[in-house]
This record gives sequence, C-alpha cells and structure tokens, in this order.
Amino acid sequence: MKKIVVQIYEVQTPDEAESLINGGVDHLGSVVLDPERWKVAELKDTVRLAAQAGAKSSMIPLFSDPDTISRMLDFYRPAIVHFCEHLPLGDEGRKQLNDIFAVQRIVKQRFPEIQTMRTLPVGLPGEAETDDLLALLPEIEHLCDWFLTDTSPTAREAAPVPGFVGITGRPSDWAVVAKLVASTPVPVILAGGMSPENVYDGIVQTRPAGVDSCTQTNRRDPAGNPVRFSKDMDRVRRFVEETRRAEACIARDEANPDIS
Ligand SMILES: O=C(O)c1ccccc1N[C@@H]1O[C@H](COP(=O)(O)O)[C@@H](O)[C@H]1O
Repeated sequence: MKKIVVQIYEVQTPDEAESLINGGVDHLGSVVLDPERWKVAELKDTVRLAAQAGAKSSMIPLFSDPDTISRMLDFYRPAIVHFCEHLPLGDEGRKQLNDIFAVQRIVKQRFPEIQTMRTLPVGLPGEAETDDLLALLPEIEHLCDWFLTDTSPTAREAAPVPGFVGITGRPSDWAVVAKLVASTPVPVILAGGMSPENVYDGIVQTRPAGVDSCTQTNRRDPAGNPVRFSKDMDRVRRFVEETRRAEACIARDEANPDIS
C-alpha cells in the first residue's frame, strides 16, 4: 500500500513536533517569518527533533533574498525548503517568474542535500485556469522534489500573507489538482483548506502523494477564529485517521480495478 504523506504546517515548538510525530505526521512544516530575525532557537530545536525522530521538517521562508535563505538553511538544516511565492502566470509575469525560479536554482545548487518544495497556485473551484500551470510544469520539474497545490484566491481578494500563497483555509479546484497530479512525475501534495472533514474526498478525487493542512487543524479562539502557530491535536489526529482511511480505500480500488 502506497503511504500518503501527511504534512502539518505552523509547527514552531519541539513539544508540538513531538506530539505530532507520535500522532503519525510525516512532514512538520515551520515558517520563518522575518528576514531580520530568522534565527530562532526554539525552531532549531523543532527541526532537530524532527530529524532525530525520522520525520521530515519543511520550512517556508517568508522572504526571497537567496543569501538570507542560504544563511537560514545553513543554520536550521531542514529536510525540505518550501517556496511559496505568488507566481504571476501568463506573459506579463515572465520576468518576475524568471527571478523567482533563479532564486530557487541558486538555493538548490548551494544545498543539493535539502529537498525543494514549490507551491503551485490553483484557483477556487470553477475559477481556476489550468493551461498556464500545466505549461509551467516541464520548465520547473527539474528544480522540484515536491509540488504542493494551494489555493490562490481571486485577484479581487488580498492574500493572507501578501506576495505568498497560503493559509487561505479554503480548498482549491480539485479537478485542476487531479490534472496536475496526472501530468507530472514530481510527487504532489494537496493543500488549501484541508481538514479532517474534507481530506478523505480530496484524496479520492485527486490521488496526491500527500496532503497538507494548516488553518483547519489550528486551535480556535473563543470567537471561533483559527489561532496561528497553535495546533489542535484532536483535529490533527482525525486528519491523520481520515488520510489513512482514504489510503486504504485507494489500495482496495487498485487491487480490484474491475469492482468499483
Ligand atoms: O503556514 C503559514 O503560516 C504560511 C504563511 C504564508 C504562506 C504559506 C503558509 N503556509 C502554507 O499554506 C498552506 C495551506 O494553508 P491552509 O491549510 O489553507 O491554511 C499550509 O499548509 C502551508 O503549506
């Protein structure tokens, strides 16, 4: 049975990392927020703990200067560096796209032992464009060990973190994700509003290599709003359970292709 990777984001402390690993999480995602204050001792301990426990740490730098990213990677030594800048698709964005991928190329050359994850922005259901994304794949596959599909809201809406794709808490167009999964040899992680309630359907509909969750597995405040950088362990436990249930369903389908 092919194991589906479970990646959980906004894990910033060793205690949370330990609980998540014991709960069956495979990739622990952490975010480095500030290019001026990227050295955080507690984050370093979190990454170290993940490595010692045989889990993978994935780190998003919320800045794009290759030298600062390199200093950061040298300090933390995560298993994966995760790039999630907004990608301006279409001809007008060509120069900016080239600059974004040039940074990724430099980092990959400097740290060949660190895997690279690249977020692919996918629109909301019914609003997503497929052609520009599909056309991009052959150009960047050699730079990527993983793709992660995440929700890119419409141009009318502000991104939660300007300039980056992520933490919308809303699912993307899964029909487009399924096309991307089927079109690339690079393993694809399904992200964007993934929760214990929708992860089973998301996996069955898109057949990804992995699933990722942030907002919908974060703790809620008394008003019901998600609290950044604080995980709800019960929701993570259910997310892992639902992922394993979908994994078993796919294995059954593959073993008996004529029955479904
Ligand atoms: O996790 C963050 O804080 C973050 C900040 C800026 C850009 C991306 C970020 N995280 C990525 O977004 C996905 C999806 O989030 P959600 O589940 O829709 O809330 C998250 O898992 C990370 O891959």
